[in-house]
Amino acid sequence: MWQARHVAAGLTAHGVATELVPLVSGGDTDMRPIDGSRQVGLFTKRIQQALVDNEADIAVHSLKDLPTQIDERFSLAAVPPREVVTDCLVSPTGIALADLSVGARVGTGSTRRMAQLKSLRDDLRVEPIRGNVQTRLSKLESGEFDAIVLAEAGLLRLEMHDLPRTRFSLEEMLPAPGQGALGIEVRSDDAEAYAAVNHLDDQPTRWAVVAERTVLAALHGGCLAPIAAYSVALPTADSQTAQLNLTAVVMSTDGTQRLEESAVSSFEIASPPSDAAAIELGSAVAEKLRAAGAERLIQAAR
Ligand SMILES: NCc1[nH]cc(CCC(=O)O)c1CC(=O)O
Repeated sequence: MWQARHVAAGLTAHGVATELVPLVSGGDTDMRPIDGSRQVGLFTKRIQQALVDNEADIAVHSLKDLPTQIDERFSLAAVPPREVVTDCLVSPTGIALADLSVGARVGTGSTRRMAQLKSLRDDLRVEPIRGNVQTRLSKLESGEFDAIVLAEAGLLRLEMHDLPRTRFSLEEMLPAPGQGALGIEVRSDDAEAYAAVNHLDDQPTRWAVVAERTVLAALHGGCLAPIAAYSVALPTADSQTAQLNLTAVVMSTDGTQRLEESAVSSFEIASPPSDAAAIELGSAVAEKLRAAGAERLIQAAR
């Protein structure tokens, strides 16, 4: 709801009238253990269905939750400027990971987070946790867990500024592809809706998330693989060229094996801007990871 209101406010500021269509997704309600066959698009399908049914014209997603497989019925019309990308450790006192007691229980359903937690502290008991942010926080409060890992972006959006927590560095915990970014979709045949939201697009954010998502797609990672990726577009002195940095990590779920590859791309900014260089960069890093044995780790995580 916060995300939809945020986008609506951006549209209102540009003279586009909006009406909110509140929806409940499977991600809000499904508390069963994570299962990749059932749960691809768990947070996003219901919202896309509203586009198909003409219940809504604009779909607002967390980009991290949006499957990388292209659905021709929808177009990604805008990726607004990105929020903080990092994960954080939330606990009653907000202590850092190193200060958790030996054998502490840490909640996360993400193999990416589990693997990185285990590689930092192999004594921890990392256990699954499901549901939206509020549900997860209630499980922390009830004492089921000593700490949980959440994206800082989600907490900032929910205005939980006072919630005790410590942010991980990018070295400790590389985020998921697309984390901290929103993705705004419209029906592919709806040029009017596309034009109404396209001005919310932030080109540097789009390049970064396209590069990250290309790694995930190229490795056929899906939402359950222990794959992390972070890309950022750095400003260059002239405005004709851009520089895009990308780092991606594939791990074994127990955290004992870790593959990391990076690459940089400097490219001329086409007019209109193109995603080609970001896709090329993502493909190159995925290829390096594949050559290093990433597919074996991804298979083993299934
Ligand atoms: N899978 C749920 C989800 N999807 C997006 C976010 C956080 C916000 C974001 O990454 O943009 C979260 C919660 C979390 O990971 O803590």
